[in-house]
Amino acid sequence: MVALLEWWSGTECTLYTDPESYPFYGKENAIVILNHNFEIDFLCGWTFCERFGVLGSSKVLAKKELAYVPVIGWMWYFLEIVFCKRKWEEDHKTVVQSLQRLKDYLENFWFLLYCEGTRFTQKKHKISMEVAEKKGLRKLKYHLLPRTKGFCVTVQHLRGTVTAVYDSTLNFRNNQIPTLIGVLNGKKYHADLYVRRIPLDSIPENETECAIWLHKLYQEKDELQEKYSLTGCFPSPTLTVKLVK
Ligand SMILES: CC/C=C\C/C=C\C/C=C\C/C=C\C/C=C\C/C=C\CCC(=O)SCCNC(=O)CCNC(=O)[C@H](O)C(C)(C)COP(=O)(O)OP(=O)(O)OC[C@H]1O[C@@H](n2cnc3c(N)ncnc32)[C@H](O)[C@@H]1OP(=O)(O)O
Ligand SMILES: CCCCCCCCCCCCCCCC(=O)OC[C@@H](O)COP(=O)(O)O
Repeated sequence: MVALLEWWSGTECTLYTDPESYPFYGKENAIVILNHNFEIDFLCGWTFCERFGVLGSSKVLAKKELAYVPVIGWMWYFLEIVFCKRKWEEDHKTVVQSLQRLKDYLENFWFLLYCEGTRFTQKKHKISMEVAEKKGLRKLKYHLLPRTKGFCVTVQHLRGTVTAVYDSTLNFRNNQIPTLIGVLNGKKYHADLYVRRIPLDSIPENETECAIWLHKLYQEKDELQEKYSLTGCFPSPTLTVKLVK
């Protein structure tokens, strides 16, 4: 799949991050938080995993339905991907059990959380911002309101195992809207990924405070996205690494 993106479609991925954080990538366990706007964002995610040697140990909190996708779903099942029904009462036990298993994982892993819980659409955004208003939370322009339970329980159970959260924002240059069909047809895209490394120690242990922390993070993500949307690039100073084979 990674080869499909890179060699077949020639898609390029550029990483923007600060020079102090760069040496940690691939050398520690991390929770990755990513915006969820594009059909191929998981493919770009895998490309970064491959470059930092964690492709085989890339985990995700994925919706249950994906476990039934032929080949990929079965592969994910054996790779200990954590599946959820997106109903906390039903998910709590299985998510905690899966996180406990991750604690004993022998290689460095990245655990991806799409905290928005679903891919962004204007319709979902409208509903989500109505929820934000009811809850007295600041409205977001580019993101859905993050679902906090999965993040808080992950931080709680992986504390001591994971050392950082990678707050990641993916965009495509020139307002491209990449599709899987486009990739299969060999269309070339250019992905820009901004990553901010946040030490896990700096995230509150208390669940309510942790949830507030996540909402604040999404407000900051929204500000960053506003900058990218206006200028077409991420703010400096950053270390820019073009991922080439
Ligand atoms: C150096 C390089 C760095 C990085 C490289 C980048 C990436 C590489 C990393 C890894 C790659 C690895 C793999 C990629 C491969 C494949 C990925 C493919 C697909 C996965 C995609 C998915 O499946 S996304 C969907 C599933 N995942 C999730 O949902 C995760 C997020 N969700 C949660 O965590 C949830 O909390 C939950 C699912 C665990 C439980 O959800 P639930 O809704 O039951 O509980 P919550 O309390 O969280 O939410 C309920 C509260 O939310 C309020 N709310 C907000 N908005 C709404 C709304 N629109 N409608 C209703 N309710 C809403 C609600 O009010 C509730 O509030 P309360 O106050 O009542 O609690
Ligand atoms: C070499 C052969 C290549 C064949 C290419 C076909 C590839 C099929 C890959 C299917 C993998 C699907 C992973 C999609 C991940 C994803 O983006 O899921 C959607 C969820 O986030 C949100 O779902 P929802 O909230 O229900 O909209």
